[in-house]
Amino acid sequence: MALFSGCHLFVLSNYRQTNSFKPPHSHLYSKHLRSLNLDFAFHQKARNSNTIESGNTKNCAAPVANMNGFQPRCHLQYDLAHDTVSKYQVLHTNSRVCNEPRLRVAYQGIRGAYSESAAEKAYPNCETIACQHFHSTFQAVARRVADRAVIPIENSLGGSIHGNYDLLHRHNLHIIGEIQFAVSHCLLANNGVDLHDLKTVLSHPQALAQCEKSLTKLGLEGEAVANTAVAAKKVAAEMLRDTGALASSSAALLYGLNILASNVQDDSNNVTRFLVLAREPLTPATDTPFKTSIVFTLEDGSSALPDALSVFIWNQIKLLKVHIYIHTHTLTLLYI
Ligand SMILES: O=C(O)C(=O)C[C@]1(C(=O)O)C=C[C@@H](O)C=C1
Repeated sequence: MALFSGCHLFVLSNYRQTNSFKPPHSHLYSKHLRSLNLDFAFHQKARNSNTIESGNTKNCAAPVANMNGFQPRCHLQYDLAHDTVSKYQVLHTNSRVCNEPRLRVAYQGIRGAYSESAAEKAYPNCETIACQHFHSTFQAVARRVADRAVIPIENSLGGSIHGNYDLLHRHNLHIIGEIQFAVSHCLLANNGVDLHDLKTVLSHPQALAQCEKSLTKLGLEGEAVANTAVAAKKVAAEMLRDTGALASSSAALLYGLNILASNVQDDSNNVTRFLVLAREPLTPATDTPFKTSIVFTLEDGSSALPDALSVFIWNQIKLLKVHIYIHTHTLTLLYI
């Protein structure tokens, strides 16, 4: 463990492993740097479960590697990233009349966004809470307006969603689960508009990236807006005739648009991995596979990175993803 003594370690958290994302990526993140007793519980048995939370908080795992006694020079650097945005904006809730209090799940966007569908996949009976920005979803949970936030973290075509890595670092929430969501984009337009009428297509930057080749083939210019559902709503509300939207079929239905083409993403296997965030952490159980995420900085020196990574290798801890995030020109964060 001595090899870690040259780094600043921030974060530890656990959630149950799902096994359907290809290539397998994993991170798990919590702002709570607890005691630095890092009990890694990696069970190799893959399970075909999409369940995102484990209720089992007893029975803590026998650690594969126990880092007790490991004393890195630890700085709670997330203080430097103190959240300055004081007001979150809740745009919409889908609350229905119901006696039971339902779990409130914050997502970025408006109704018809993929993030809303991901939230509903995670918690089928939840009350979804639409937030304008990703940071607003974190704040909604922190301020108890919502119980959970569901945020996209990476896509099989578009890669990592860097801004959300940064938000994980800035906010004091725990990752308690993940879900894989198959994203199938449609090209939407108003009634009476054909493909050859279109010049521009509005969508979320990730969605535009996922359909880049298809849009080039169709000779269409992409234009970024905050969300795929925002794109559909704008095309409909402004009755645009030379502009379409890349969004889901449910957005087409919600905003009264026609589907000119389906499955327009560049690869039919287009999967976005969403993280589920909560105020409280989840304790790993012994009988299920769990992922753990750590974020840390390294001291200068060419061997710092291989030295840190070798700790995992020596302890036979499977690394599913290493994400290097340049926070500022003097601070690089490693998410494992
Ligand atoms: O725009 C949406 O509908 C979203 O939910 C956002 C988002 C993203 O940020 O990646 C989610 C899933 C898809 O990968 C495309 C866009």
